[in-house]
Amino acid sequence: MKIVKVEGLTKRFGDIIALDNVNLEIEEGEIYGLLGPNGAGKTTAINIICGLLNVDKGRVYVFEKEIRQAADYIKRNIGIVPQDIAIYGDLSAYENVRFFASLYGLKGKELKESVEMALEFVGLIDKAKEMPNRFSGGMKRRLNVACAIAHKPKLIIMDEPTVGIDPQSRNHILESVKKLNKMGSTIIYTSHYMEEVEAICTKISIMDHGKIIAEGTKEELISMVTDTNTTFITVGSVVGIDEEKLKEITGVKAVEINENVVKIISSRDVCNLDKIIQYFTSKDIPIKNIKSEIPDLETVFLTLTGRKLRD
Ligand SMILES: Nc1ncnc2c1ncn2[C@@H]1O[C@H](COP(=O)(O)OP(=O)(O)OP(=O)(O)O)[C@@H](O)[C@H]1O
Repeated sequence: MKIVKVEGLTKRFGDIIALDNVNLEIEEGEIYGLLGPNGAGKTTAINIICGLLNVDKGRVYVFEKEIRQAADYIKRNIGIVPQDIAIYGDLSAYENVRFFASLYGLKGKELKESVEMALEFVGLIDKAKEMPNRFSGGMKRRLNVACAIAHKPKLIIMDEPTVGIDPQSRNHILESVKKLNKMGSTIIYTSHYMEEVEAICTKISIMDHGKIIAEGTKEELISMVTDTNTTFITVGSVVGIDEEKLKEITGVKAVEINENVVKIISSRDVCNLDKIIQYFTSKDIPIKNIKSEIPDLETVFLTLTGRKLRD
């Protein structure tokens, strides 16, 4: 079953085209990653899928139903973990989850059991009676997850759920995503952290400027750019290195400088290492180390757009 199908989706905010003719399909059982830099259109896409924003142009089907025709059914079967934490600081953790679960129609014994299960799941059952305004950022996030899953949704949408939290809570959330998926939920996970998306997602769309620029499994995406080699050149000082001049060397596709390491992406079929080394020696820049690496999703993004995923 296709849990989500999006066809020719376009969304504008005034002059800004937030989504530009987006097409995507999400199969049941996937952990589907939407990876892209800030402003790529990820939140807009999921807000439309959740029925929180109207479509300008195109068609969106969730659970094989057109979103405008089955809005209530769709909303009842989706759990949303929004980018901005949405919990009540002056209700206890238990009361927060109970409030959200009751909005989905849970009552009585089922409600109580579901709330406890959700708090247990995110590791906050011991804090059930405490007020979240005293929680750390990571605990608040985990409570936010509990609020989204107590009604056992078929589709869980998480919008950058690990931004600004401690590593322990981050790992907890990533493990929760995998467990929820094993328990039967399809997940949409947006992030600009490629490490997270690489680690948990079964399928990934890379978004940029409102468009999906590539889609596939991690391996498929990487194979799109395996015609490139990445070389890391560590130098004593990067002063005087001209990225544009390096890009003029035959085969060089992109150059990125990070502290004293120059990362150069080149076409695989071109032997240009001698010319690259020559560039550094001609500038009297001593090379301390040279290393090559297999491409990752950051490299895929850089190769496709010429820019970094994160600024
Ligand atoms: N309500 C709005 N009014 C005007 N512009 C908007 C609105 N919502 C989003 N945009 C714009 O649409 C574009 C896509 O934004 P969106 O929030 O979907 O991106 P994103 O990939 O989720 O980024 P982030 O990681 O920063 O949340 C951006 O240029 C943003 O400024």
